[in-house]
Amino acid sequence: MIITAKIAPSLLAADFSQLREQLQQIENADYLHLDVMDGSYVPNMTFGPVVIEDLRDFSELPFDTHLMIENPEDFIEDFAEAGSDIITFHEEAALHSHRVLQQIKNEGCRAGISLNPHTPLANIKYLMPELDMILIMSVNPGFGGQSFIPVMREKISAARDMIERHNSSAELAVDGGIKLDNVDEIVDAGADVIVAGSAIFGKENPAEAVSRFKNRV
Ligand SMILES: O=C(CO)[C@@H](O)[C@H](O)COP(=O)(O)O
Ligand SMILES: [Fe+2]
Repeated sequence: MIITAKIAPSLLAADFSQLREQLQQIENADYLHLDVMDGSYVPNMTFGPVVIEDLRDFSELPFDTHLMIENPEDFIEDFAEAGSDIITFHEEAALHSHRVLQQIKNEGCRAGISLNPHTPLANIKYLMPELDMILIMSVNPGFGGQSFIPVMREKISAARDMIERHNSSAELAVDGGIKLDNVDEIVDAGADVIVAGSAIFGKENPAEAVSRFKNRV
């Protein structure tokens, strides 16, 4: 039996001159993953709340906003008001992660935290009761099209055990370097949500890529 996972195409790999059309091509996905980069926390820049707000009118999918920015606490309200459903920030970028999670929930959004490849899971142990999503980075954040770091399989399994141990309802999302040829092992290790950019928007037919990910064929 195939264990199913939610599919969250990352807009980073889309054609930015045709965002509206690109959104229509992934209506069969589960979330739209929006990578926000500030050129400081990560060595790349993308877009901010203004773009997300404009896209909101053209997609029914839940917006899964992945903040790769310094001082995330200063921007939670902006990204919530722009139409995010889930807001995830990096544990390494926040001074007071517990407070930021509460800020996100107070805005009526689901709260997620992301960990870079080297960051131990122990860093979020005492945040577990607050978490709706744990986003394991399986590449170093900042760019699409990188290769999955193999040792992250072990981290995904450990995160799944942690979720079960805490009786948590948090979704376990994995982000970076996921393709059709490695998605099975990532889902088998315990991922609930698969984020994929180049393997979806990099394809000629993104809708077909989403359904191939869903059926894992
Ligand atoms: O957050 C990030 C990168 O920092 C990701 O969401 C990437 O956009 C995933 O792209 P692929 O590795 O699937 O091409
Ligand atoms: Fe991401």
